Amino acid sequence: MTDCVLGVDLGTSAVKVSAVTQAGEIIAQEGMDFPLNQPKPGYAEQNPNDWVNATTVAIVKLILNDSLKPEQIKGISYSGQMHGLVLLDENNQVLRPAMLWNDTRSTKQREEIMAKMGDRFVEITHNQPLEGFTLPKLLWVKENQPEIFAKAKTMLLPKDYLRFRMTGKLAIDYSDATGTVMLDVDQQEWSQEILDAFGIPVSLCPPLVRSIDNTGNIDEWYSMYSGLSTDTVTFGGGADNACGAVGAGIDSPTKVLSSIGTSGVILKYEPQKQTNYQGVLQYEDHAIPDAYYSMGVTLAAGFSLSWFKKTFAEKEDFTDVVESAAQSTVGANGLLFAPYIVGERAPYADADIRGSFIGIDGIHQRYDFVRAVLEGIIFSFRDLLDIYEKEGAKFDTVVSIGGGAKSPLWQQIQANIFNTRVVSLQNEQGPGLGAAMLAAVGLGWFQTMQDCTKVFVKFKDVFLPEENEVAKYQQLHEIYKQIYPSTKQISHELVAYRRENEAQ
Ligand SMILES: Nc1ncnc2c1ncn2[C@@H]1O[C@H](COP(=O)(O)OP(=O)(O)O)[C@@H](O)[C@H]1O
Ligand SMILES: O=C(CO)[C@@H](O)[C@H](O)COP(=O)(O)O
Repeated sequence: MTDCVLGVDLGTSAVKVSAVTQAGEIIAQEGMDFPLNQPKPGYAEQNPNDWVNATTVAIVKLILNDSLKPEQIKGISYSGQMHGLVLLDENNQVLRPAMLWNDTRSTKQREEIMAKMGDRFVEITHNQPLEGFTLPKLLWVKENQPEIFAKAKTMLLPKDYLRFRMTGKLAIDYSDATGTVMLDVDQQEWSQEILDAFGIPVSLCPPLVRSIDNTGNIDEWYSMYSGLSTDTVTFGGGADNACGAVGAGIDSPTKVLSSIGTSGVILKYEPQKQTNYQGVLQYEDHAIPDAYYSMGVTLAAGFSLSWFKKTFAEKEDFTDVVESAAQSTVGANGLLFAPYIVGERAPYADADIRGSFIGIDGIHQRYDFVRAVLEGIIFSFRDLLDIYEKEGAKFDTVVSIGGGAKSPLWQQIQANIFNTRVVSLQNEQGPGLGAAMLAAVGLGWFQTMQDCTKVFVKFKDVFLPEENEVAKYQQLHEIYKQIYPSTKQISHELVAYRRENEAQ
């Protein structure tokens, strides 16, 4: 019986739990989906109990279907979808559905934060207070649901709620804490200045821990519920993008992470605390102690593809739909897609922009639309890489992770649009592997994250840029860049129309 750790990847579409040995071998993996609720334009919510139930089903399957012995599981750590607001009352009961990272209802609160604190806010947090982040959501609840805010005694992020239900202990790690935009990045503590400015009691904020810190054993209740042993230790864990970067071996500024999950992320390792992109890109504490990372986020990356499939090819196999894009051409026979279907975060921080297909022609087949979706998502990533390159960054390798990395065609498209070599992991589960690595280091199996990376991170395929395609994509990207300014006004008017009509 080999010892192992569990890496829990709490994503937006599903939870995936990976069991990994000290040799870095993934011996079993289970997962379960849960729903995303979008009751109004801009709203995105989940029920925190769905996360707990789905994770428990995955763990029970590991024990029953994959014959993992509870005594084998020495440690557990977590990778979590970022920024989501979970509010608990004095009895630690959930007060309302969690408001997620892609919930953009808090534009008013975002503007109020900037009006009150302006540049000082960016100086403290290294970020703009975008709708997706936790503080604007908290202020939305304060303003629109004052009775709930009055009852709130604790604020948690998604993975921290899950860990709380497994251990009975409250904690948040630094990488998720920066994503609340309530952390003072220089001081590495909750910013009293920000909390005072917006009337948030510090008691709402959970204790800060490092990602590799011990956060308590599985408690009696969760042991009974899941079959896990109370000897199993949990560790702080991290934001999913921090864990994805750990699991993908992004440990130097020349490697860049490209993650296609529900969201899309272009992420760079930042060794310096002082770096500040003034909120144009996000700046976060890493899950690696004393390191940082920056990133640009496309709100609807995998989500755009899933939306397309659900709407136009519901009954078909996901891989078949994606690979049908090979029947189309570079540039999808003159069809472009902009993936702004739930608004956008970077490079355009605009909650009311919406997506578009441009250039629809009577000759277009469904496979052209699929191709346009795949390419449009990567053009939006190209916009993010352009920001880094303008700042002087030079990348030699893109590591591709997330559900989108299941498709070799999509990775080749990335290599051609980025004009950089793209490598994939042996298992596309970067965040889950990163979470497992945090548990492995926390348990003392390795002295440092770097030691663990050498054993755990294994690359698989390499995709090299193809000269002809690169040139065509450069031309197409220039056309793509015109979509945002050309469609902004129309999109805003349509969103306003929808809001007015849905309010009636
Ligand atoms: N076979 C596939 N090929 C390409 N992309 C896929 C495939 N299957 C799923 N996806 C994409 O992966 C996304 C989910 O990725 P994942 O990393 O699991 O997301 P999350 O962590 O947000 O739950 C989906 O939105 C979907 O677009
Ligand atoms: O908001 C962000 C990062 O700032 C998102 O990247 C979320 O962290 C969700 O991640 P996925 O579910 O797409 O992995």
